[in-house]
Order: sequence, then C-alpha cells, then structure tokens
Amino acid sequence: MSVFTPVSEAELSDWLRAYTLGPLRELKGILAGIDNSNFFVTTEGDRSGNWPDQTRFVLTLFENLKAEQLPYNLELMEFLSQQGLPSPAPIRDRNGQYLGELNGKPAALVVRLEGDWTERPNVAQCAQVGGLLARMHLAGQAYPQQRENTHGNAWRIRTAIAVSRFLTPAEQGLMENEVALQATFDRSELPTGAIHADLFRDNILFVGDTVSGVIDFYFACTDLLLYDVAITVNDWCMGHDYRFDTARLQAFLQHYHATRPFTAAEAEAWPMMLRAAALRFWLSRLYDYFLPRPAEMNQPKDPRHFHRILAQHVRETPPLPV
Ligand SMILES: Nc1ncnc2c1ncn2[C@@H]1O[C@H](COP(=O)(O)OP(=O)(O)OP(=O)(O)O)[C@@H](O)[C@H]1O
Ligand SMILES: N[C@@H](CCO)C(=O)O
Repeated sequence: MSVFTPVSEAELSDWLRAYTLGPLRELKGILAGIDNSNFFVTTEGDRSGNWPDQTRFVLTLFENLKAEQLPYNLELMEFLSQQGLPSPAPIRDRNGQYLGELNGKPAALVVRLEGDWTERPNVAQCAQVGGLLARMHLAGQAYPQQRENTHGNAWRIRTAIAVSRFLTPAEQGLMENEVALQATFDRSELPTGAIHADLFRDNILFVGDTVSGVIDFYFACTDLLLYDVAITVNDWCMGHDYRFDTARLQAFLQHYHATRPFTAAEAEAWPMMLRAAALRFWLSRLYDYFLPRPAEMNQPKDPRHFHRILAQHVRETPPLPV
C-alpha cells in the first residue's frame, strides 16, 4: 500500500548501524501493499558480515501488529525458508535480533527476493501455486508456535458493525446473514496448522513461470488449512464474471490435492470456506475504504469485488472438484 510512517535516509542509516550490512546506498518507499509501511533498501554490503553477498532488502514497519505478536510471523518465514520454501529470511542484527524499532514502530529487514508478481496468472502458474501452498501447509505442521487468527469470528462481528452504515439494505442483509452463518459453522473436523492467510497474486513472485518468492506473512496464523486454500483460489482462479475459471481452479486444486489430499470433511466444508474467505476481504476492504488510516502514499482496494464474489458463492457454491 503504502507508507504510513515515513523514514528518512538519516534515520535509516543510523538504524542500520545495528546490522552488518554496510552503509545505506538507497531507500525507496513501496506503494504496493495496504497494511504496513514498506521500503526497498539497498546497502553497500559488508563482506565481513553474515550476509556478504546481500545488498537488497525490504524494510517493513509494522503498523498494526505489536512487537510481541511478530515472532510467530518472522520465525515462520525463517522456518519455511530453512525447509527450502521460497520465503524471505528475516535478517538478524549484530545481537542476533531480527526485530527492532524505527520511528516508534516495530521494524524488520528481510531479504529482497527476485521476480515479479503476476496480475493474470495462467493455468501452469496456478498449478504451481497449488502445489506450493500444499507444501507450505505440510511443512507448517512441524512449526511449533501457535497464533490465533486476528481476523476470526470476533473481528468479523466487530467489523461488520463498524461498516454497516456504509452499506445498502441488501448488502447489510447479506453481510448479517453471512456473519451469523459463519459464527455457528462447525469447523471441528477440519485440519488446522500454520496458514499464510493472504496469499493473493501480489504475494507470490515469479521469474518466468517459476515461483521465486512467497512474501507478506504478516497475517499468518494458526487456522484451517482449507480456509487458506479458499482465500488463495478466490484470488488466483477468479474469472471476470466472479465465477471461477474452471481450468485454473482445477489445476490449482489438483496440484494441491496431489501433495496434501483433501479430507471428506474438507470437501463438505468447501462452499462455506469459499464464503468465509470472500467475507473476510469484503469486510477488510470496506473498513480500509471507508475508515482509512492517514498515509503518505495510499491505494485502497475496491470492496465491491469481494461483495460480488461472496454474492456469487451464495447463489451457486461449486463443489470441490477433486
Ligand atoms: N521479500 C521481498 N522481496 C521482494 N519484494 C518484496 C518483498 N517483500 C515485499 N516486497 C514488495 O513490497 C510490496 C509490498 O509488500 P507486502 O505485500 O508485504 O506489503 P503489505 O502492506 O504488508 O501488503 P498487503 O497489502 O498485501 O498486506 C510487494 O508487493 C513487493 O513488491
Ligand atoms: N490481499 C488483501 C490486502 C492485504 O490484506 C486484499 O486484496 O484486500
């Protein structure tokens, strides 16, 4: 998104003294993203340090998460990268710490990965992402930490109340009904674990058709694996008419299923998970759109997109096609 908290070159140069990355060469605010303040940082490098060949990093100032909530996310990134998954490793400073404070916000540096995100993924790319998500879910089963989803039931109820006045009566009806249904839906038989929880197209980097990076683990939490699949396909496999593109959806789910087979309970819960995933981003986009925080650079996302996806899933919920 955005830069909510500006950082000057002088402030960053001073902050970088805690690291063995060499002096600052370039600092650039990143417009993409809507939750945290992000910057591309290039340093001169330091051959004597722990990261001798690295000079390109991403600096994140966390706008919502508190320092005590961040070890779950940053250590998950480190854990997955140690398991061979393309997640950016957080950089530890001279004292072995990967989390500091800059301009009053918790702040961390991670390795800047190569590649670009793709706005229009093809079938082969969806297949790759399906397989990758399943591998992340399997690897995450051994991750020892737990973190409750900050965007679960209580958040849904709170946010629905906050945005209600901006909706038409029909939209209010859809939202109230959906929030109530999701609150009582039985999730007890569904497999859980570490999930990314925001694996949209802009959070996967490709070099050609090959995934080079998975970024932005700052909503990661312990929750239903199937919910993560639903969040991901609602973005990666959606057609222009708010119905799934069948070829991309099947490629994604078949590659996922080949690595982590879906259970019978998951097949049954699929329609409700697709709806929960659409509701989650309808609510957060409404909140960010109508009740925005002040930002130096900001690009709110369109809430109507997920309203339409949710309405379509309610009209016609496709079965899990595997
Ligand atoms: N490790 C990385 N390597 C390369 N580019 C990165 C990396 N981390 C972030 N970026 C770039 O910064 C942009 C914003 O980062 P990110 O998606 O983490 O921001 P955010 O505000 O937390 O986003 P979101 O709105 O998705 O929650 C990305 O789209 C990407 O261009
Ligand atoms: N991926 C989210 C933004 C980050 O939470 C969206 O597209 O609404």
